[in-house]
Amino acid sequence: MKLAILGYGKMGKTVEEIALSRDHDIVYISSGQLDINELKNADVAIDFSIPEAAFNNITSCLENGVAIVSGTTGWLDKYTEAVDKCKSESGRFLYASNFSVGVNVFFELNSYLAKMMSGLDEYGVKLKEVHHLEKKDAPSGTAISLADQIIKETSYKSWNHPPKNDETSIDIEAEREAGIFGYHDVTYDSDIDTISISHNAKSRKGFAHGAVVAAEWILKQKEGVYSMKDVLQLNSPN
Ligand SMILES: NC(=O)C1=CN([C@@H]2O[C@H](COP(=O)(O)OP(=O)(O)OC[C@H]3O[C@@H](n4cnc5c(N)ncnc54)[C@H](OP(=O)(O)O)[C@@H]3O)[C@@H](O)[C@H]2O)C=CC1
Ligand SMILES: O=C(O)C1=N[C@H](C(=O)O)C[C@H](O)C1
Repeated sequence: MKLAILGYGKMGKTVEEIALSRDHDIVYISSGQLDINELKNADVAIDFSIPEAAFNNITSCLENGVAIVSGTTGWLDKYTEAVDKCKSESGRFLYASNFSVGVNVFFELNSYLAKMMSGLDEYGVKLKEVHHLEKKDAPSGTAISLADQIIKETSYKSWNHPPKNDETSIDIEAEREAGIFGYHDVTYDSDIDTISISHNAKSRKGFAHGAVVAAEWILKQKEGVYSMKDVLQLNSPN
């Protein structure tokens, strides 16, 4: 495939490595203002940029017939607008807060566990994420996805960051520590016991590999808005 890489930082460079190892042509790399004529050479773009640039990168791709796979976090207040744009342009768009297979399995587990815990009022739930010191947004996109899944399955109505210790919402704690690629845990706690599930990334390769697989996959699809759940088709209990 002819690939554009939007955002050439830690993730953009890892995507480049994986895409080349799978024999793709990288036709455009941008780390700032887009050159639309260059962008148009691509079939699909993968965006790992910054929250302030993600929405414009997505809409520019959709307006120019380039399928877009976005992994940038921290811009989701405009997600619905991006979906509408995809529909009006008859484009192809996929966003994932986390592209790794492991975290997508973890998402399924989280949803299943939340369903089981719903109604067990003696337990309270909280989330924790830990990332490297350069991460710009907090809480992580993955932690927000985990909280949204729990909200869908239980009586919790919202999440808080920083934590507020308010019984009706889910506290999300975010720590920044050198060398951590991405750690997430979900903990249910009662006076009697504690139940925890966690995921720890050992490198950025899983994220980049998942994004390249998603880009290969979306090129085979018709117009639409997709997620990693569509790509991976896991054998889920949910
Ligand atoms: N969904 C997932 O699986 C994952 C998502 N992420 C997310 O991806 C994003 C990038 O992460 P990471 O690579 O670690 O961050 P980096 O800071 O290493 O890279 C971001 C890059 O974007 C560039 N940039 C700045 N402005 C623009 C613009 N207008 N258009 C395109 N690029 C621009 C920056 O350039 P400069 O340095 O010159 O400013 C930089 O090279 C974050 O939001 C992060 O949370 C990260 C890992 C996995
Ligand atoms: O910035 C990162 O590094 C990561 N960001 C994503 C997020 O915000 O969830 C995914 C992963 O945890 C790494």
